[in-house]
Amino acid sequence: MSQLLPTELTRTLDKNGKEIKTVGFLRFGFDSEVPIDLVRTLYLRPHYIISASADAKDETVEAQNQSKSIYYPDTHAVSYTTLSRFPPVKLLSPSVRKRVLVTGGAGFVGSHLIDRLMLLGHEVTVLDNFFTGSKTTVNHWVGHPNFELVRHDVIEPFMIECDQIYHLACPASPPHYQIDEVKTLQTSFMGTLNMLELAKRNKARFLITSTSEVYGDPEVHPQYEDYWGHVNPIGPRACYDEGKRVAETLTYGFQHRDGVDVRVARIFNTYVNPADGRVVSNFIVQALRGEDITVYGDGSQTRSFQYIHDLIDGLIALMNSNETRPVNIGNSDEFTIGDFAELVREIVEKVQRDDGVTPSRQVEIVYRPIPTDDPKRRRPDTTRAKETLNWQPRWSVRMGIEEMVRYFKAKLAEGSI
Ligand SMILES: O=c1ccn([C@@H]2O[C@H](COP(=O)(O)OP(=O)(O)O[C@H]3OC[C@@H](O)[C@H](O)[C@H]3O)[C@@H](O)[C@H]2O)c(=O)[nH]1
Repeated sequence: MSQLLPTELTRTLDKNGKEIKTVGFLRFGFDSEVPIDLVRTLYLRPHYIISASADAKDETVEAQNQSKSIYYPDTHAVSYTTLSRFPPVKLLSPSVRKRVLVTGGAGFVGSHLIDRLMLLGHEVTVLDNFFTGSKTTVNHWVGHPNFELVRHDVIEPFMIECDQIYHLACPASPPHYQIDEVKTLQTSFMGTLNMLELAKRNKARFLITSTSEVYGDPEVHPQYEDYWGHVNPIGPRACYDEGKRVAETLTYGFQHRDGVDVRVARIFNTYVNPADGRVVSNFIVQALRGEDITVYGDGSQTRSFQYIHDLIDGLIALMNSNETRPVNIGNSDEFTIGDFAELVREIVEKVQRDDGVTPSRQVEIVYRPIPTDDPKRRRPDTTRAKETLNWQPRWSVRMGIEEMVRYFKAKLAEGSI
């Protein structure tokens, strides 16, 4: 288990070398700023809290807010303790407090959004069928009077009173969305239809998380929002790409026909904590285990990776802005996958050195066949987000990856990956 104390983990510099102390912003007439350390205590629990509180002489305030699940390596068992105290949330007046529905709220992006909405003092309902999401991502809020968790599949209608809907529900990792192409399409179409009907009925503002995959294997670089894309409609990625494209069409159909107040976020590659078969977690876990890093194809394809906090800032900014056109939310630092593999290997070696670990062998980079229709280049043009939301990513890829390497290291030690 890592010996790092929170203070050592929290010194994070932004792209301009300035220390990041908060996430969120003061914009659109409201304050969404939250201390980054408080957010971290919610999603970096295994190493950030348990090892920290075990090592520290005095319990930190953050540690007191946390459940203290204890892992017993000998019996491979976990004992769960419920929270003694919830993290403090803002006290908003009823006129400012929103009733927010988040579909897919127990997933990777969803759970980070929940943490932020809860800390900001809103009433939050999570809908999730737990196909790729997990209760463990939000269980630190269960029991809080502002929070509700509902097991529900969005392909069935759902009724609730609400002011804003963040519609995230859909598997997003290629190995997950390809498990059942028909179900992925049903989720995209029926799920979006049901949530738009709900938005219409409530006169709620509706935000859908679309994807850079609507641009397919793009022939235009970088991708700007007015580019129509280059998608194979019958390929192995089509269920997701076409599903999201039709979900966008449906969203604008409700705007035109029924006047629903809509927002469309096109999310580019994002990373933080799930081990979900996507490239960031695959490479980190492989390097930490001392296994070879598997690059698909020759590694010349490119991606641009953003850190989760930047994405959540972008989603909250978009929801509260007047921008109804699609908006790319992504980081424009573009890497070839080959270079990215080198970077991950280098950061893992650095972290191992910092922790005094001598790896048993040098990790090699090996090459595997490229998946069909794998996009060759991807980088967002974020001009629109900058101009209309005053939003730009703050986190550098290196900073985010280093934080993740430490997190995954603790998860591996704990036996939960
Ligand atoms: O182990 C691996 C995994 C992936 N890769 C490669 O790394 C690149 C990125 O792959 P990922 O599976 O992480 O993600 P993709 O870019 O293909 O699409 C994904 O990310 C963007 C999201 O908006 C989409 O939801 C999702 O489909 C691809 O070129 C892939 O072939 C490897 O080289 N090795």
